[in-house]
Amino acid sequence: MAILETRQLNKHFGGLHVTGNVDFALQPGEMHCLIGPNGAGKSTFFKLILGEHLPDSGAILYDGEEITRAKPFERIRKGISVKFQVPGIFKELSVQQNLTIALQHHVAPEILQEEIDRLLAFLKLSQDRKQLAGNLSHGQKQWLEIGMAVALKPRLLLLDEPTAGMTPDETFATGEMLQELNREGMTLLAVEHDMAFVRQIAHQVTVLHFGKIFAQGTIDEITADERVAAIYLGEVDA
Ligand SMILES: Nc1ncnc2c1ncn2[C@@H]1O[C@H](COP(=O)(O)OP(=O)(O)OP(=O)(O)O)[C@@H](O)[C@H]1O
Repeated sequence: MAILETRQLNKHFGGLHVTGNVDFALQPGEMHCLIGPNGAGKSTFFKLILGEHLPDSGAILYDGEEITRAKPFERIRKGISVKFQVPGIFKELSVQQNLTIALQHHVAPEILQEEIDRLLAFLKLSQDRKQLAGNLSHGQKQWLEIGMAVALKPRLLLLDEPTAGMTPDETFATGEMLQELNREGMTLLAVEHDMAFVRQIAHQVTVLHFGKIFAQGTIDEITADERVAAIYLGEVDA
C-alpha cells in the first residue's frame, strides 16, 4: 500500500487551476523527486499534502487513512515532516540548543544528549555544536534544518528545494545524508531543480506542468523524454 496517495486532487486560485486532478502515489521506502518549470504547482501540491492549503476536491491518504482535511499538526503527529526552503532555525541559539528544542519534549531526558550527539554526527555539525546557528554557512543551516525535521524520526519527509543555494560539494553531501535516512526506512519526497541532485537520489521522478502530472519515471526515462525537454523550453502549453 502507498504511504501517500492523492486521488483526483484539485486546487484553484481564482480562475487558475494550480492542482489539476492529480493522482499520485508514493511507495514506502521510495525517494521521489517532484520537478517542473516555475509555477508548475509544486509548492502548492506540497502545501496540500501538509494541510496548509485545503483542496477544492479530491482526497489525500496517508497509510491508507484519509487526511484530506486533517490539521497540519495532526499530519505531523502521524509521521509526516517537512523541511522548507527558508530555514526555520533559531539563529540566536547554538546548534545544540536548536536540536534540543526539536527533541526535548519527545525524548526521555536520560537519552537526550545521546540523541543530540547522534544527530550532530549525522549532520556533520559535531565540531560546530556551540556555534550560533546564525553563524553557520548556508549549507550547514540547511543541514541543521534537516536535522530538526528528522529529529522525531518521521516516516515521510517532504523537502522543498533542499539544495537551493548550496555549493556542488554541499549538494552532494546533502544527497548522501538523505540516502542514509532512506536506508534507515524513511520515505522522501523532494521538490528539486538541480538535476544532478535528482539523479543522485531519486528512484522515481514526477514532472508537474500547469498543475497536472505530465510525466513519471526514472531519471533516465525523464531526461530522455523530448516532451519533458519541450516544457522547460516553453514549447508545451496547458
Ligand atoms: N496563495 C496563492 N494565491 C494565488 N495564486 C497562487 C497562490 N499560491 C500559488 N499561486 C499561483 O499558483 C501557481 C503555482 O504556484 P506554485 O508556487 O505552486 O508553483 P511552483 O511549481 O512551486 O513554482 P516555483 O518552482 O517557482 O517555486 C503560480 O502561478 C502561482 O502564482
